[in-house]
Amino acid sequence: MSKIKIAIQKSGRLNQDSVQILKDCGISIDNGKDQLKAATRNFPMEVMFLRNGDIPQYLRDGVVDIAIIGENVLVEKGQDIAIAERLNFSKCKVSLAVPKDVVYNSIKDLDGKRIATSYPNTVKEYLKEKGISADLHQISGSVEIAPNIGLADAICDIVSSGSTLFKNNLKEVEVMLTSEAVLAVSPSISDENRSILQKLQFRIQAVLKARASKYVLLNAPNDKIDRIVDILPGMRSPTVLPLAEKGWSSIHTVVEKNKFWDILDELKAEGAEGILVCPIEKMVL
Ligand SMILES: Nc1ncnc2c1ncn2[C@@H]1O[C@H](COP(=O)(O)OP(=O)(O)OP(=O)(O)O)[C@@H](O)[C@H]1O
Ligand SMILES: O=P(O)(O)OC[C@H]1O[C@H](OP(=O)(O)OP(=O)(O)O)[C@H](O)[C@@H]1O
Ligand SMILES: [Mg+2]
Repeated sequence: MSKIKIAIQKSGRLNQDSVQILKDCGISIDNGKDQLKAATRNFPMEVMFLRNGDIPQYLRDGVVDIAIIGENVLVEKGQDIAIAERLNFSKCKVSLAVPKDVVYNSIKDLDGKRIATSYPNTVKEYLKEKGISADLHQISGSVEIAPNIGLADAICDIVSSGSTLFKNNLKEVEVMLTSEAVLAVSPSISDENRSILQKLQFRIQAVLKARASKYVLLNAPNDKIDRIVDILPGMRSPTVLPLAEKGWSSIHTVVEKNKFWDILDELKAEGAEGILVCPIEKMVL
């Protein structure tokens, strides 16, 4: 039987979350220390641990069928590679920044300037669209130091919390793209492995939906059920069950995780009591 080959980052920011999402999909990796290739249990899959930046080429060459990779890396060197799923972790921006004390009005201020970056294609493309020409210096890390050591007037790098920019006395002036981890697919994946991919995608979708939702249980007086059901943005219709105490019911439903706090006060104001919020492991609609 065929096995799908997946690349995940060997070490770095994507590694742990990539292993975790596979685990949540019921796929555990038989990984000895420093192994670069590993088998999995419970799923026809083989895992390769690679550098994130090398993954687009492995996908293009068909050495691996699929990969978990930062979308920003695909924009930089994998425009020909398709995205099957967005994975909702490792969210970041790729931005241009200049020293804090430099006056910046528009992208025109970068015309003829030196820009240091690990993402030369992304910057080139962005500047071309805006009709700006700049002198690019490609460096592979610690990009934010470049203006301080006189190597460049501006930088382009990943920004998440903004603390690296802050520590290096820089300010973000243009957001070129937003990125998250994605599941990318080789253009030469076989039909057999594409059907394994579909099974994996089905599991990933169930995991991502569950991560974004909470199961809410609460007690309410019967005369308040209609009001409370109106407040609850459920999957379909909430479950209403009678409590042993006369005149009271228990209401169960699924709520989007980030909406729960917004509706809590309304629920309490309508007389809801004993509110429980529980994690959901998998969700298939
Ligand atoms: N500060 C951050 N916050 C959120 N996501 C980030 C951050 N920095 C990087 N990422 C995302 O994680 C990916 C991997 O980043 P990381 O720094 O671990 O690897 P790398 O050094 O770029 O790659 P390689 O595996 O090739 O050495 C990036 O491509 C980006 O998508
Ligand atoms: O806005 P922030 O939250 O500060 O994150 C941004 C920083 O994170 C990444 O570096 P990383 O820590 O991955 O180090 P690296 O340069 O060794 O990859 C990126 O290259 C930025 O420098
Ligand atoms: Mg990094």
